[in-house]
Amino acid sequence: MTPLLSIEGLHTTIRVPGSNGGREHGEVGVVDGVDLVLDAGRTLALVGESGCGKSMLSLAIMGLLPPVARIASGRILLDGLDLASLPASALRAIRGRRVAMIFQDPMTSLNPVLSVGAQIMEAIRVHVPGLDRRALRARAIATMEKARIPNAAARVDAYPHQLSGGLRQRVMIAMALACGPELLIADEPTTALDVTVQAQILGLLRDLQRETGMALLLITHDLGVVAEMADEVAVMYAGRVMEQAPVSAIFDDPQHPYTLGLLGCTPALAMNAGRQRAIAGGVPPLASMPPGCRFHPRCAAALPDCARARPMPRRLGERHLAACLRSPLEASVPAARP
Ligand SMILES: Nc1ncnc2c1ncn2[C@@H]1O[C@H](COP(=O)(O)OP(=O)(O)OP(=O)(O)O)[C@@H](O)[C@H]1O
Repeated sequence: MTPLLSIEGLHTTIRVPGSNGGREHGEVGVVDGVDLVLDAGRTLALVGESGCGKSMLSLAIMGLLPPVARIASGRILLDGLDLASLPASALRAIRGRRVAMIFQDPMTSLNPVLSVGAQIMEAIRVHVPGLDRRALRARAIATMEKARIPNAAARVDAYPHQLSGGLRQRVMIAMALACGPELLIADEPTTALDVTVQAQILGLLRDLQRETGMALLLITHDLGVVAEMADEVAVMYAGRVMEQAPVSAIFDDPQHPYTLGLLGCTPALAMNAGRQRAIAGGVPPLASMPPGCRFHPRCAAALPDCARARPMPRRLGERHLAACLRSPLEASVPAARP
């Protein structure tokens, strides 16, 4: 079966000012040779520390990279169609209709001076031309009901600031789902919400996924959310995928010291496993990535060879890959430098 989304050897770069006062520009890599697959109807969680390139990867899929960034090489295949090579006009037609995205903070994505109904109607109008105002409004209300917004017929005329954070995120979800996308990218969709609302939004996403059959690419730093939502997990570090596996393997049989380190930083998970410790140090700056495995300076299991060549992904199970010279890991392997 062809995966719905297949990312092959994706490299993205950003332009940075040169050393001579910024007149000459250079480029540094952000996403550095990423391969990922996501099947229709499934959920792939993308995890990793801040600055690992998770958002850059998702913006590349959407064709929404900031002006300083570009796709340097690689393919982003949606059902075989390479989004990375499409002109902007063709991408605009796919965005919203086949692939949609929701962000952490709906307030920055919603227009504060337009009613939420007007914004949902606009999302529908772009992709379904020919509907009159009445039909658009009815469809907007139906979409809000689908996103379980209580009293949608009245709330369609509300402005974003009149709604709670949870309802605003439901409006974003309604807009994203207005045209029935096959793939929804959710970038930290619940980070800004309090815990009970978080659970409701995650429950809503799961229900909608069951109803519509859409695939979900879920970006999060919260391994609790991963455990609840994901079928598969890709662990990113410094622009590269360190490990990709079914969710059960990530939690029960992690095969990359960085994954072990992340699990160790999550108190509930670490206590179960008898290990709790932060990973010392931070993600290296883009312009000075270490050679070899980018995690090796922080890795307590590193071998001399880890600083020499980039470790290629090794297959450890049918769907389990880890890019580490030490994998399969012996039980005694420490995760990160204390
Ligand atoms: N518009 C931009 N201009 C310059 N650098 C950027 C821009 N956007 C992202 N970057 C850089 O690209 C790298 C990857 O950032 P990205 O936002 O993709 O990481 P992330 O893993 O999504 O982190 P977070 O969890 O904090 O969102 C970071 O070093 C970041 O500083």
